[in-house]
Amino acid sequence: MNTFRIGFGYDVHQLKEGYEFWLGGIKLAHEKGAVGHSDADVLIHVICDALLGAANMRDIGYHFSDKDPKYKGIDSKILLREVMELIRKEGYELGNLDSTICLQNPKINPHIPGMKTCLAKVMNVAESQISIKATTTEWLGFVGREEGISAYCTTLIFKP
Ligand SMILES: Nc1ccn([C@@H]2O[C@H](COP(=O)(O)O)[C@@H](O)[C@H]2O)c(=O)n1
Ligand SMILES: C[C@@]1(CO)OP(=O)(O)OP(=O)(O)OC[C@H]1O
Repeated sequence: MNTFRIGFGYDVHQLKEGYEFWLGGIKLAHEKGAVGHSDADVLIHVICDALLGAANMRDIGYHFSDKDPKYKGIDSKILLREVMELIRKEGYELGNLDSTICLQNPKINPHIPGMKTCLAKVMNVAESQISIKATTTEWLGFVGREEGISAYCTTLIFKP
């Protein structure tokens, strides 16, 4: 019988002026950007966490410490590629992933096709395996005040 496993990821990054805004592997034009040790791509980080969680392989910070200067400003696509290698070494393939980005501004719907194309290439999967959704929080909380961005992701992985 095939082994199917599910995973879940959650992450938050501050939004501040003077920082680049990387999301889903692409750079968005916005007056604020995401703050982190890496490029702070919150969507990629939750995908990594959901994949690692599904494989019972800890989390992104365990593999790529935010205290390690090696990862300062790193492109999160490099981390995602490594996470795919880690789970594939254990014999897993991605079934599908479903994600939600919580962001008051800007609207990201127009950018979702570009994110899917980019992530599918990095992960070496089909775009149809990747779902990206977005919601505001109706001006409530840290997302609503535009102080931060959060994201959630679930994954299904399996051994073919
Ligand atoms: N940053 C965002 C947030 C939302 N969207 C899209 O708008 C729809 C309505 O948002 P609500 O928070 O009012 O539910 C949502 O379903 C998304 O399609 C977006 O593109 N970017
Ligand atoms: C990606 C890493 C490593 O550079 O740093 P951050 O960009 O701070 O991201 P976070 O999701 O807070 O923690 C994971 C870290 O391993």
